[in-house]
Amino acid sequence: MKNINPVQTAAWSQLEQHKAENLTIAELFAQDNQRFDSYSRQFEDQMLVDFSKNAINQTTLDLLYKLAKECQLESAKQAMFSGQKINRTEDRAVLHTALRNRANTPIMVDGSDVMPEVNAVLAKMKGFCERVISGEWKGYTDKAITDVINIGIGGSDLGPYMVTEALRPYKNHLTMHFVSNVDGTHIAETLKKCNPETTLVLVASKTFTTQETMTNAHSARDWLLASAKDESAVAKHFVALSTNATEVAKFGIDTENMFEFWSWVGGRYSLWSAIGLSIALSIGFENFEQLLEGAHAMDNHFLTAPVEQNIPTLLALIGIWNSNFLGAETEAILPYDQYLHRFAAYFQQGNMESNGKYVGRDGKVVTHQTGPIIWGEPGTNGQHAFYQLIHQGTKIIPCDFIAPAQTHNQVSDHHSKLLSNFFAQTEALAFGKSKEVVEKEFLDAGKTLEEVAEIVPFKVFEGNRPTNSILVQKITPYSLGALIAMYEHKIFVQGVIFNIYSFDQWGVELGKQLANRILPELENDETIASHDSSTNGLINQFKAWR
Ligand SMILES: O=P(O)(O)OC[C@H]1O[C@@H](O)[C@@H](O)[C@@H](O)[C@@H]1O
Repeated sequence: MKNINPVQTAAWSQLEQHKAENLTIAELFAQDNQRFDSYSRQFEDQMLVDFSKNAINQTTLDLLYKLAKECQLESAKQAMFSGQKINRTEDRAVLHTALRNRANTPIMVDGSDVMPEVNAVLAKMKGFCERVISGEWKGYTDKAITDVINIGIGGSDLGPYMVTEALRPYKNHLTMHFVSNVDGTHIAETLKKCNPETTLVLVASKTFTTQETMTNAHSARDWLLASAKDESAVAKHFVALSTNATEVAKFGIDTENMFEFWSWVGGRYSLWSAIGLSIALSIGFENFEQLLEGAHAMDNHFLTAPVEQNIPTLLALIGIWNSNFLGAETEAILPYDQYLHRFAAYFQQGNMESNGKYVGRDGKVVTHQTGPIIWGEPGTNGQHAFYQLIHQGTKIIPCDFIAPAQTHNQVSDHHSKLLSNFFAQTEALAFGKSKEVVEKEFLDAGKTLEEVAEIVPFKVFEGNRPTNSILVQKITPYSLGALIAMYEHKIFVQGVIFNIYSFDQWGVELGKQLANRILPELENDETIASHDSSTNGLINQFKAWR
């Protein structure tokens, strides 16, 4: 991937000038009654993506396409999909797309095709899922498995947890648990709900060295052995999902019970790999394959659709417009679907760990904005909590509204009520409510303008708040796969244009290093003086109080 500073492109300067036109969403709609048709795209019969409620016109889009071209997006896409080592700082290929390459075309890394090993692990996962789900796989007292605990953190937790929650309507009898936090409360509360005789533990860790995961895995192992009193029980109750066979063996898990993946799978892009075993166990392997199919279909769209039809690219470019030209610093992801309650948390890692970088591919500090702050909660809950600031705050917060047209739970008129809120919010954010409308409402209610003059400004909504609406026909394994892949590629496109390395995460290392230095200092009662006065003071008070 070339090193191209986006700020130095011709398109960037033209976008800077174009910004001075101060487009407003309401005026753009007033000028063009076909705006919805021009500024929305459909993905198969699965998803409608409406980006018309952004402050963009055809000139904005043309300049953004030009920016993508000047930043050589097409060759970057080819580089990723073909297995080039685009993760330069770790010298790795980036091939989560190979994990869902249902066409099975060869993909070469270091001279060999990765597809045979991808397919072999999928086959192993399939066989394992069938045995566990059917009850053929037995615990140490010869009982079938009832509960599965996935122990992992970050990319080894967020994806599997988000997807198993999102696809609950497809789940079987197995009860799923996810333990991530090293806070002993997390594992303790989970183990209270489980019986060691019928519990399967998946130790999910790419590196198999992550402190939180290893600590939780050891505690789960102690819990099992306290009942089983026989090391041979471990093989019946523990499997590993990892790239690191040596560490897996050291932990005491037979490598027969290891589901492998590879260094070219980034942690936050790993739910399609063996890390997805909890998903496959929860909804069955065929549904897991549908998830892969949906993602593969989105991969094909991303790879082949021209820029003006390319949904992930359009969303990425509009995001760059909002953040780098209109001053937005955050993006909210707001699913109007209770099953998607972890979706924003998932892409918080996906986006912020990928594009939260201030050093460009040239090794220099960038002068533009890189990844936004991602946050969000399910829709109507947010409306009664933080939407006030989105509507009337001093900050511009572009929002993605996501909703399924069909619900899995048709309970009286709940879904119409939910969706009426979904439609109303983007309308309110775009068009607001003018002073004249507020005054008219008061007049209609029999008040005089004099009486209400003081209160009117507080009831005005200036509008012009950008949103994307993503209407999914129904949340199925297939459509969810496509939706996740769409966001993954949006992040990729932005990383290419920001001229950063999206697939490393050096920013998480310093805290780990310092924690490792502090841990032995907590093992005794000595007064600590080796840090700054704040850190010393906090550690010493902790020691006094514990
Ligand atoms: O899967 P393992 O190796 O345990 O890593 C878990 C997580 O660790 C963090 O520090 C990050 O690096 C994440 O990208 C990663 O997903």
